[in-house]
Amino acid sequence: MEAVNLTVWKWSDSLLEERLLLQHHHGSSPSSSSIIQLFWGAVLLSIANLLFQNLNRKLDSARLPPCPSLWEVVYHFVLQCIVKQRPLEEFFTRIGQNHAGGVIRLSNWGVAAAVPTSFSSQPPAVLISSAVAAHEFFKLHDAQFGARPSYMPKAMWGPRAAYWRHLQLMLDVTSPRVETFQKFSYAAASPAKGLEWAITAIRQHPEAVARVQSELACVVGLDRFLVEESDIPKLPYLQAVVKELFRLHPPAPFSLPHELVASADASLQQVDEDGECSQLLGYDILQVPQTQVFINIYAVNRDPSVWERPNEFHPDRFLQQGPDDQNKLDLVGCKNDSCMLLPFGAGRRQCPGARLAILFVQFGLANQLHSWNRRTSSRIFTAAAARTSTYNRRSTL
Ligand code: HEM
Repeated sequence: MEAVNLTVWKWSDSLLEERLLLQHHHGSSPSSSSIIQLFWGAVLLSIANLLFQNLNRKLDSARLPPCPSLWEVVYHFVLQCIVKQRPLEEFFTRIGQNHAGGVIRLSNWGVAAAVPTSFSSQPPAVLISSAVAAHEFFKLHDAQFGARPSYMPKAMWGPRAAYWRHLQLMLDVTSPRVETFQKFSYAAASPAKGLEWAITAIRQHPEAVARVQSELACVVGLDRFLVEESDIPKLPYLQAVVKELFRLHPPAPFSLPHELVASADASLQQVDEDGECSQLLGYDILQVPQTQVFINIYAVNRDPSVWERPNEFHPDRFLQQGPDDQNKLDLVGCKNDSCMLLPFGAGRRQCPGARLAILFVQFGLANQLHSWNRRTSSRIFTAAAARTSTYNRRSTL
C-alpha cells in the first residue's frame, strides 16, 4: 500500500519536474495558465492519493475470503483435469471445498498476498461451493446481491425490474411453449443441452431406463406413440430421474455473476452498513472494488454435507422424501431452509426459464424413452412415426 502511495506522489513530482523542464527548455517563465493547470493537477493527484489510501485501509481491515495458494491450484488442476480427466467444475469444487465454509476468492491467484486486489486487471471474484454458504447467500443477501456486472447486456441482465417480472410471466408454463421458444431461441440451447446430457447420462443406467419405460407403458400405454404434457405429472419416477440428472449434470455448472446493488437503489439494500461491503459466513464481500459472486452449482448439487452418496446416480432419493422435503428438493429456487439443489440458481435472479426448461427435458426424455421402448420391444416404430417425433436424433442412441 505504501508503495502505491509513493508511486502516485513520484508520478506527480515527475509531472511537475517535466513541466518545469519544458518551460526552461523554451526559455520562458511559466505562464499563469500553466501554473493553474499544475495546481489542478496537484489537487487531482492528492484526491487520487487520498482515495487510494482510503481504499487500502479498507482492504487492509477487510476480512476477505481465503484465496487458494498457487500450489493448491496447480495440484488440483493436474490431479482432477489432467490425471483423472474430470471436468473443470470438479477442479473448482475441490479447491472450493478445501476451505472451511466453501467460500473462496479467485482473483490474483498465487500473488494475492503481494498485489492489492484493486490493481488487478480482473475484478475480484468470490466462488461459493457449499450448500451452507449458498443458503446464507440466498436467504440473507439475495436482495443485496441482485445486480449483474455492467459488462453484461442490460436487455437480458439489467436491474431486476418490471421487464424481469414480465419475462417470468411470459415464461410461465401456461404460455404456449413453441411461441415462447421461438421468442427466446437464443436460450433454447440450454434445455437442448440439458436433454442431450439427460439422454447421454441415462444410457449408463439401463435399470433406470427400464423403470421409466415400464412407468410409461403403464401410464401412456403402448398404443399411443407420443407422450403428452398431461402425462408428465403421472410419471413420478421420470420426474425423479430428471431431478437426479439436473443434480449430477447441471447444464450451467456456475451461476451468472452477482454483484452488490448500487447504494442508490436503496429499496434493495437490506443489511448493508454503508453500502460498500456485505458479509458472507463472516467474510467481507466488497463493493469497492466491485466483487463478483458466483455459485458453483455443480459443487452445491454434490455437497457431501447435505447429500448422501452425492456422486451416485440414485433417483429414488427424490421418491423417498417425506411431504416436508417436497419443496426442499424442488428443482427451482431454494425453498424452506435448504439450498442444496440449484441447477437454475435461486432468489431474485433465478432462471426465469426454469419451469419451461424442466418441462422440455421431462417431455423430451419421456418421448425418447417411450420411442426406444416401441422400437426395441414392439417393433412398430415406423419411418412415418419417426418424422412426427420432435426429439428424434439423427444417429440412433
Ligand atoms: C436447462 C436449461 C437452463 C438452465 C440449466 C438454466 C440455468 C440458469 C442459471 C444457472 C442462471 C443464473 C442464475 C443466477 O445467476 O443465480 C440462469 C439465468 C437466466 N436464464 Fe436460464 N437456464 C436454462 C434455460 C433458460 C431458458 C429456456 C430461458 C429463457 C427462455 C432462460 C433465461 C434466463 C435468463 C433471462 C437468466 C438471467 C436472469 C437474471 O439475470 O435475472 N434460461 N439460467
